[in-house]
Amino acid sequence: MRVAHLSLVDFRNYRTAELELASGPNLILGRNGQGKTNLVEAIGYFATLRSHRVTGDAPLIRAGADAAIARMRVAAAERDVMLELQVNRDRPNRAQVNRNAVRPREVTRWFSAVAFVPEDLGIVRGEPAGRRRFLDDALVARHPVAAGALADYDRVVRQRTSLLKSSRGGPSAVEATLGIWDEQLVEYGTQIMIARRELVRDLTAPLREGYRRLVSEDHAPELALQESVLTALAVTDVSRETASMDELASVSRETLAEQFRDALAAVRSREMERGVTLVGPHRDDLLLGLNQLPVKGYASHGESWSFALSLKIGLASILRDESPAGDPVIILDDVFAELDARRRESLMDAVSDFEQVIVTAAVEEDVPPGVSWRRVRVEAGRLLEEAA
Ligand SMILES: Nc1ncnc2c1ncn2[C@@H]1O[C@H](COP(=O)(O)OP(=O)(O)OP(=O)(O)O)[C@@H](O)[C@H]1O
Repeated sequence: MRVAHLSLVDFRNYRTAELELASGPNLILGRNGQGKTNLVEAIGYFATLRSHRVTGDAPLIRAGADAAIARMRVAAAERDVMLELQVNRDRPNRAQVNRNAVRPREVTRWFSAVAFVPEDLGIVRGEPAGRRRFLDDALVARHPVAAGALADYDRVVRQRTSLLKSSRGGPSAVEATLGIWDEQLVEYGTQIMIARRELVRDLTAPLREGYRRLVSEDHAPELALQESVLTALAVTDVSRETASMDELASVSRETLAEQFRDALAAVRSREMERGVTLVGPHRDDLLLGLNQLPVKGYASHGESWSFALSLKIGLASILRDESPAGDPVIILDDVFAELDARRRESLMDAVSDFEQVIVTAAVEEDVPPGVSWRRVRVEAGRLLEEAA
């Protein structure tokens, strides 16, 4: 698929903007702070309903305005679809697909993108929350209905945790209510764990292929899940050593739900003491390995970058193979500046056969040579087209 046209009203530093994009490579150029990232942030928002830079939507609305509007014409598998999102300061956001009002979440079913951003290094080097976010964005890109289970799970964790907090310090009548939350936690949590296990299983081969293309060497990148449910049952060591991702992904929903319930029972008294929900996908981590060592704390800066980029290349290739709507749109936001010349060329080479690639850069010297770009220049929230 590709973005054919993007219109913005009061989005970030754009009062209005009209941007035509072409199939193939598009280059958005401009000095620092002119609005390049803001443009691709708007495009990425249609895929995930969130910004990769901020939590919450308020910063997306131009200072002084009440609402930001982004409209996008997407050309996918022989037909166009018109998407619209309105981000409101004081009211719930609104959305349209082909001019019919829908729930905002619906929009993500019609658009798929994989964004490579400087913050991706944090997936590899940062806290577990960043890796969970990577996994969960990937789940939604793969199966848009997963957004429902993730939102429901989040809500249940918050409500269950506040119940635990209110009961802290002693046994009380909350036990019965807790049972109801436990069942919902298990229901949604199991769905998420299974979807993550399948994702990690399916991502490993394309990750390796992406890494090999980037660095021309086989450092055997590896993925595994560290799951709090298994840790609480103290079966981690056994399962880690013996269960492959294939085996974990083939565990039935009923078996996993049973393990989840057992784990909750095992940590019940600690949860009551501490007022925290201690097991479930919100406490899990994605473990990354390279050359048989953990990436975190061992891999070099360059290797960490290559790992992060390969995760995204791997995801893009899964989405391409699975989606009837065609390739995801590839966004490279200011990443070439972080890479040496060889890696820049290998990265461009790895994504160049996707239907549409959108690159932002402050200076043209940062982008690999020999690409026939469609060029757009950004100056202080205004777009100027440039001859090729
Ligand atoms: N809600 C907002 N209202 C008005 N201006 C905003 C808003 N959010 C961000 N800006 C402005 O947008 C500009 C940043 O744009 P953006 O992040 O797209 O820059 P960029 O061109 O990608 O720069 P760099 O090359 O430094 O990454 C800043 O000047 C910032 O003040």
